[in-house]
Amino acid sequence: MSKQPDRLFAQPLEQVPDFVFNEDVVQVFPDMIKRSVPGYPTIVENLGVLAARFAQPNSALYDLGASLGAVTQALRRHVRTDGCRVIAVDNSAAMVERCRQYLTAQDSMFQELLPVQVLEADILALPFEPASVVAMNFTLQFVAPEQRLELLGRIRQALLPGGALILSEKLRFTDAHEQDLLNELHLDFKRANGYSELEIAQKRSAIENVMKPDTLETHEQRLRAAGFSKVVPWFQCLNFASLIALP
Ligand SMILES: C[S@@+](CC[C@H](N)C(=O)[O-])C[C@H]1O[C@@H](n2cnc3c(N)ncnc32)[C@H](O)[C@@H]1O
Ligand SMILES: O=C(O)C(=O)C[C@]1(C(=O)O)C=C[C@@H](O)C=C1
Repeated sequence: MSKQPDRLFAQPLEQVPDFVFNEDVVQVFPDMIKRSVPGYPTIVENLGVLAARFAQPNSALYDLGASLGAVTQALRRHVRTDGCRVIAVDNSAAMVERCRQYLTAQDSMFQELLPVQVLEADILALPFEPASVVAMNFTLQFVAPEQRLELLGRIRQALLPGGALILSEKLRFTDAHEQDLLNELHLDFKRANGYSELEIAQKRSAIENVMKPDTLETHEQRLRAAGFSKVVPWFQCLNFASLIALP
C-alpha cells in the first residue's frame, strides 16, 4: 500500500473544490482514512471476522465502495467458507486501477485467498447477485440521501438467509450537545494525528457538500423500511459507527 502522507489540504487554497476520489486522493488514501476515521483499522479487520460468521457456501461477498480494497483483503484473510468469492465495486477509475494492482500483488504472495473480481461501477446501477455478506464501509454517506433507501432495498433483496449487511458510517446526532462534543473530539483525533487547523478546515469544506451523515435512528429506521429485520450496532468510536443489519 502507498505510504505517502496526506498533505492534500496543507496549503491554503483560494477556493476549496468539492472532494472527489481522484488520483491525488488515491495516492494518500490509506494515510488519510487512518488519520481521519477513529477506529478504522479495528473496523476493517473485524469486518473480516464478522463476515466469516455470515458467509454462506458458494455465494458472493460484496465490498461496496471498495476504494483500495482494504475490506476486500480483510474478507479474504478471514472467510474460509467453500466457494465464496469477493466482488469489490467502486465508481472511481483511479481507485479501481490501484485496487486491482494491490490485489494482484497479494495474490502473488499468498495462496488460498478467496477469488476476487474488481468492478468499476456505480452501486446505484449495479444488479446484485445473491450474496451472503455485503460490506459498505463509509460509502453510503457519499450516496445522495434520497437514493439510500432504494439501494438498501436492493441489497436486502440480494441477501441470502443467514447473511448480513455490515454498514459503517460517520454519524450525526440530533442532540446539539452530543453533536458538538463528538465533533470536537473528532477534531482532537485529527489534531492528535498531525493535521493542522488549516488542513482540518479545508477538508471540512471539501466534504460538506458531498458527504451527508445520518443519525443512528435514521439508519435504523431506513434499514427496517428496506426490509431488514434486525439492526445491531457492533462498534462506535466517537462519531463513527458500524452496524450489522440482518435480513
Ligand atoms: C470513504 S471511501 C470507502 C473506504 C473503503 N471502503 C475502505 O474501507 O477503505 C468511499 C468510496 O466509495 C466510492 N463510491 C462513492 N459512491 C459510489 C457509488 N455510487 N458507486 C460506487 N462507488 C462509490 C468512492 O469512490 C470511494 O472510493
Ligand atoms: O469526517 C471527516 O472529516 C472525514 O475525513 C471522514 C472521511 C470518511 O468518513 O470517509 C471522509 C473522506 C475520506 O475518505 C476519509 C474520511
